[in-house]
Amino acid sequence: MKVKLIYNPVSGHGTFKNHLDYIIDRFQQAGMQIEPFRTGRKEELDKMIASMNAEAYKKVLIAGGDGTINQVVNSLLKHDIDLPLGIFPVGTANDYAAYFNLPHEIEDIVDILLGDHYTLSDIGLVNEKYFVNVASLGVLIDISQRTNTELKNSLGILAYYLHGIGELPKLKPVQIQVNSKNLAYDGEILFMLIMNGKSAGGFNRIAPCASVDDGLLDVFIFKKCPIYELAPMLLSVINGEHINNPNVIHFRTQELTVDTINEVGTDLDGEEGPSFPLKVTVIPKKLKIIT
Ligand SMILES: Nc1ncnc2c1ncn2[C@@H]1O[C@H](COP(=O)(O)OP(=O)(O)OP(=O)(O)O)[C@@H](O)[C@H]1O
Repeated sequence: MKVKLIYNPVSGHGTFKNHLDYIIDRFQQAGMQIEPFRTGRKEELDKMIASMNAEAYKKVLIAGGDGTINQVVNSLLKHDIDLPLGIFPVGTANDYAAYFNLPHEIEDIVDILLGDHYTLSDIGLVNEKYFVNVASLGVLIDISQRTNTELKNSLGILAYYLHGIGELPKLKPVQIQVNSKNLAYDGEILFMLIMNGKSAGGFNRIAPCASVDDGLLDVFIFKKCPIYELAPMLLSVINGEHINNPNVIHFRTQELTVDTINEVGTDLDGEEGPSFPLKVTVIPKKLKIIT
């Protein structure tokens, strides 16, 4: 039986490739043939997945960060391929994988990925595109997409966000309209997070109450606030206390719409997201994650 291994050679520190021989050997000894695919252009990944005969594969392994998982999952679902997914969390933040508490050592991860224990995971859908961990929009997003990947990888996630936060006072809030069965909001915001998992951008206390298999999305709206309230608000995010912050709205829902007339970037798992208006839904227990 074959196992597809899709790896991003530049995720995180780009060292995953040093483990390829070890991984191939471990799977071979267990009677499974690893078929590696090195990511490059998005179109090449999609072409390879489109050509896969799903029945010939036992599982798909993804080595990368959230962005790589996002691209692979979008292509698999587009081509109706429903195989168990294993994750080597070798990106910078690995927010989605963090949810599953995977071990850090490659040997221990392989032990898990050789097995057949699964956790079913919901997945979010924004217009035509899926996200596994978080959909976000607003001023911070534009910064994170502009921030140099090398800087991010060399300085680590904290420096990466501090770099962005340094620009915060210069940023303009955006007017948005949010509608769902649970809440209607029309006002100025700094940013908004729609969470499936618990952590985003390396902050692991963004949505401590979120669960990937509850059939719900946890939405956080960070409202426009005076400059002097910004630092306390960001600090409350780092400490996981923002749910009580008067500038933060939190609610749970199965679907919502978001619209704005402003130029606002959207982001799905660290990849560029669709344009407005946004229709966001959750598809319960769509992914089978090897845990
Ligand atoms: N061969 C390659 N060369 C350069 N970029 C690549 C290559 N393969 C994939 N990419 C890009 O890497 C990005 C995804 O990186 P990914 O998010 O997995 O890692 P990361 O940024 O280190 O981790 P995280 O998202 O957890 O912070 C995608 O935008 C993808 O287009």
